[in-house]
Amino acid sequence: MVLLNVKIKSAGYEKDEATIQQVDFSIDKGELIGLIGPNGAGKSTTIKAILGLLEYNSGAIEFMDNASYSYIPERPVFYDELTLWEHLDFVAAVEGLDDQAYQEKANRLLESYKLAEHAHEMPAKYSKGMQQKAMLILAMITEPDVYIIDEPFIGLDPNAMKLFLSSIKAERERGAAILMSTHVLDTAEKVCDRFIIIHKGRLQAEGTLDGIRTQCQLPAGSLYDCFHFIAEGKTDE
Ligand SMILES: Nc1ncnc2c1ncn2[C@@H]1O[C@H](COP(=O)(O)OP(=O)(O)OP(=O)(O)O)[C@@H](O)[C@H]1O
Repeated sequence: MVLLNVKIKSAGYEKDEATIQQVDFSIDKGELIGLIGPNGAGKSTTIKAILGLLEYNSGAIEFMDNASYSYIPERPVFYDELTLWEHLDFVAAVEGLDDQAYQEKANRLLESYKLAEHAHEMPAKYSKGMQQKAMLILAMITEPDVYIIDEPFIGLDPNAMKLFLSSIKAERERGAAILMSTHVLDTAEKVCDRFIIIHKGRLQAEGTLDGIRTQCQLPAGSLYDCFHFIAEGKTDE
C-alpha cells in the first residue's frame, strides 16, 4: 500500500532554474528507502520539495489517505528556552496525544536513548549526538505514518546508531514508511529495501540493490560501487 507518491517535474530555489528534475518514486507502508547521491546531487532539495518548502515546484506530492509524517532534519532545530520535556509536551499538545500513553512512551524512549537524566535541560545546550537523539525522540513520539529523515547517522555513537536502527525496525513493523537520505552506504546497503540514487538533480537509478546492480551493469557490485559508477561514470577497475 503506497503511503507517499512523489512526482516532481522540476523544483528549485530560483524561478526557471530547476535544481531537481523528473524525480518520481513512491514509498509503501513499512518500507525503508535510501536516498543516495553525492554532495550537491539534490537529496535535501528533494526532501524540501516533498515537505512543500520550495517556492518553485511543479509536479505532485501525495501523502495517501492523509498519511501523517515526521521530518528529522540533518541539523537539529530546537527552541532555545524549552527543555526537552517541554518540547515533548509541546508536540503532544499540538498533536493532541493521549497524556498517559505519550508520557509512558516518552519515558521509555528517554531511558533507552539515555536522555532521561537530561530531559529537564535545554536541548539547545546538548552535544551534537544528544541533539540528534532528542530529534529522533520528538519525531517518534507522534507515531507518524511516514518518516522523512535527512542523514540520521552523523553524530550518533555506535550504541545510539544501533538503537536508532532497532527503533526504525520497530517503526517499520508498526507500518511506518521511511525515506532516509544518507552517505553511510554500508549501513544503507544492509538496512534499506530500495534505493533512489540522485545525481545532478536527476533520478539516475532506482530499485532494490539487485535492480540497481543491473542498471549499473555491476552484477556483484556493492551499493558503493554502484554509487561510484553513477557519480563518476566509471568503475574502479
Ligand atoms: N537554499 C538554497 N538556495 C539555492 N541553492 C541551493 C540551496 N540549497 C541547496 N542549493 C543548491 O542545490 C543543489 C543541490 O543541493 P542539495 O542540498 O539538495 O544537495 P544534497 O544532495 O542534499 O547534498 P549533500 O550531500 O551535500 O547534503 C546544489 O547545487 C546546491 O548548491
